[in-house]
Amino acid sequence: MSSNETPRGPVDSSRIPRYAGPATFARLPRLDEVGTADVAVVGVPFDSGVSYRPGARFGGNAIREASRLLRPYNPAQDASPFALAQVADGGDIAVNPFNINEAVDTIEAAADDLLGTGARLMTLGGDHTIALPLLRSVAKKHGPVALLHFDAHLDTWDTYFGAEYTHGTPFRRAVEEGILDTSALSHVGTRGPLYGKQDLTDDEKMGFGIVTSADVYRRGADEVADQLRQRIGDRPLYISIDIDCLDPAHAPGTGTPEAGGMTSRELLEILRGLASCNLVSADVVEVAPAYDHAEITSVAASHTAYELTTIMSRQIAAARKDA
Ligand SMILES: N=C(N)NCCCC(=O)O
Ligand SMILES: [Zn+2]
Ligand SMILES: [Zn+2]
Repeated sequence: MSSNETPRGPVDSSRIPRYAGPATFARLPRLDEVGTADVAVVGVPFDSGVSYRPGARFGGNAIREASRLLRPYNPAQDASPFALAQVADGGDIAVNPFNINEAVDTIEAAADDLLGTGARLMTLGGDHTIALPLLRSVAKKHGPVALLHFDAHLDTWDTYFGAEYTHGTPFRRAVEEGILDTSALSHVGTRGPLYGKQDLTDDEKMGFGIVTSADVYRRGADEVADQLRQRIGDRPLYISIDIDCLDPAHAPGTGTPEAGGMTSRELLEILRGLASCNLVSADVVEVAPAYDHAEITSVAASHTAYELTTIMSRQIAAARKDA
């Protein structure tokens, strides 16, 4: 979208019932209807990298369905994200479910194409494997990026059954490949049993700082966001959100649930506290709707993607104003 065009927003839910018609994220136009977008919301229906319950391949469409109730004005950030910038639904990246290496390459190539148009990506997973090719693509454009990783798990393990590309290993691969800025790497929401203490020492050596789920509860969302913001500074930032960062009470529909997680309120508040960061792209992954109830998980994921999209739209609009 050029600066003098008005973005095309969501379908008007006061005229067309919000439950009518095919689902796009937040009832936004499809990317092919608007040509190019400032923020492209894309699904990656891939879950061949999981170590426990499968089903995240259906996550993107579940989030789209649950996003029908999102409204155009976001009071928490005092912004109308879909008026500030063109946000559009780019559909799904069609990936091979039988060949993980090929899938990883396909995701990277599709992300290259979208980022090449000038769009930022709001990706809906899929399992966490997909973060690696997305980070590769983002780093080609911005250089090594700061990473904020919300998850119960570290996802810096080495291999599973000898496999390098899995949902438990994307961030170790990313560090090895030099695509992350190791001075600004944080996990948030970490908890649960590990394979051994070495998991933590390995992770620390890679450069990660950890804000556990209990830290969030004890210190509160504002203080955590302040600390993260200081660490990130003005570096290009990628946010990866595994929905299992939330307690299973807030996100039952996921493949590797762990007790004692954050509330959806804490997650949304931390994100709002990061609104001034230079968010270049983001993902929300690991929504597995078969284990969900009453769309609890996909509603939480849709609101999470909405906050992230709002941050990106505000920054795009602010940059246009300055230019
Ligand atoms: N949910 C993600 N991304 N990773 C979980 C890996 C847990 C494990 O099987 O050890
Ligand atoms: Zn996880
Ligand atoms: Zn994960």
